[in-house]
Amino acid sequence: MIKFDAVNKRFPNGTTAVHDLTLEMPEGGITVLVGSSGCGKTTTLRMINRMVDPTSGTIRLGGKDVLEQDAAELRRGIGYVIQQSGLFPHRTVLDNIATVPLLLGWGRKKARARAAELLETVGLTAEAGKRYPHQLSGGQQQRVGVARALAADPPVLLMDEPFGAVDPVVRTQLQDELIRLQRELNKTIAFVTHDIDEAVRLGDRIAVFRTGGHLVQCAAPAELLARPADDFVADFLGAERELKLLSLTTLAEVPLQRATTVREDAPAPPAGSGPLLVVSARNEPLGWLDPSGTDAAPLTPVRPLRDTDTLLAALNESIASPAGLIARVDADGVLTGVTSREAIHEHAGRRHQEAARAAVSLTEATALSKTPGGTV
Ligand SMILES: Nc1ncnc2c1ncn2[C@@H]1O[C@H](COP(=O)(O)OP(=O)(O)OP(=O)(O)O)[C@@H](O)[C@H]1O
Repeated sequence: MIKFDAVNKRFPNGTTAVHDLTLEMPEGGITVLVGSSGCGKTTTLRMINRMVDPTSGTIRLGGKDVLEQDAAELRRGIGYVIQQSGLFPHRTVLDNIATVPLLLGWGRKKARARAAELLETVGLTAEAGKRYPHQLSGGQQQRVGVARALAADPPVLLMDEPFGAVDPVVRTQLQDELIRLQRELNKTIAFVTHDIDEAVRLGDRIAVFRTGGHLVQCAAPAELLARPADDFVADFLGAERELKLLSLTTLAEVPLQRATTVREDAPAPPAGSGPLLVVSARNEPLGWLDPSGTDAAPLTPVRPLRDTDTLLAALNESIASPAGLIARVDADGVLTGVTSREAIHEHAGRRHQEAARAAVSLTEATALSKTPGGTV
C-alpha cells in the first residue's frame, strides 16, 4: 500500500532526517516506526501525506507516486492523528469530528450524523459531543482526534505519537481501542512511537530507526524480538525482550490438566492433601486453599486466565500461585482446568525457538533474493 524506495530527506539547514529509506507498509496492517528522538520517524510519516517532500527517491501510495498527486486530494484519503490531538478549541467535539466531511461538501446534517456515529465508535457518549475540547480529559481528546481522522473513512491513517501525552493506564485503554477498531476497519496505518512496548502491542510490522534517519530492521514483532539484527536493535528492545515475546503468544495452545477442586461449601479437606482450588457452585475458581495451613488461613487469591490471555500473564500468575498452577476458565468464567508453571515455561521456550527459526529463514530468503540468480 505504502512503498518507500531509496528515499532521502535533507533539510535546507543540512540535517539529513531520512537516509536511503526503502520500506513497505502492507495494506490493512499497522506498521510502527520506532527509534529514539530525532531519528526521522515524523519526517518519514509526513512524507506520506506530503507535509514534507523528499529530496530524492519515490514514495508510492496504492502504486501511485505521491509527488504526482495533488497534495490536497492526496490528504483526503489519509487521516492524520497527532499527540496533542490538534482539535479546534472553539468548536464542539461533534463539529471537530465533522470537519473533514464538511470540507468535502457532505452538508451539515450528514456530516453531523457521521460524527455522532464515530463518537460511539471511539467509545464516547453523545453528551461528550456537545462539549468543547478543553472540557474533556486528555485520553478523551485523543479519542476525538482518532474519530476526526476517521471521519471521511480514509483507507490510510498516519498516527504520530497519538497516545504519548496520556498516563499509562489510559494509554493501554487507547491501545486496546485501536486494536478493536482496526479489527473492524482494516486501515493501513503508519504509527510513530518511541515506546517499544506500544510498538510490540500494536504493530504487524515494526521498523526500527537510528539517528541519521537509518532504518536498521523491519520485521514482525516476534521475529524482531527473537532475532534483533544487531546490538543497536537488541539494546532498543531492552533486556526483557524474551518476556515481551511471551506477551505475543496466548495460552490457547498450552495443554490443560485436570484440576483438584473443592467446593466452597464442602467440609474442610484432610490436612496434607496439597493446595486445592476452591470453586463456587457454578465451578468458578475462588482461591487456593492450603490444607496444611491453619483453619483460619485465608484463601490465596486466584486470577483465572482465559485462552486469549498471554503467556506473560500466565507466567506472572503462576509465580504468585502456591503450587505454581494457574486456573483456566472459559468465556463464562467456568473452570476448564489448570496448567503448571513448567508447562508454560516449556511452551514459552518452544515459541521462542519457532520465532527465531522464522526470523532466520526470512533473513536467508532475503539474502538469497538479493543474490544474482537467487530464487526464493
Ligand atoms: N523543518 C526542519 N528543518 C530542519 N531540520 C529538521 C526539520 N524537521 C526535522 N528536522 C530534523 O530532522 C531530524 C529528524 O526529525 P524527526 O522529527 O523526523 O525525528 P523523530 O524521530 O520524529 O523525533 P521525535 O521522536 O523527537 O519526534 C532531527 O534531527 C530534526 O531536528
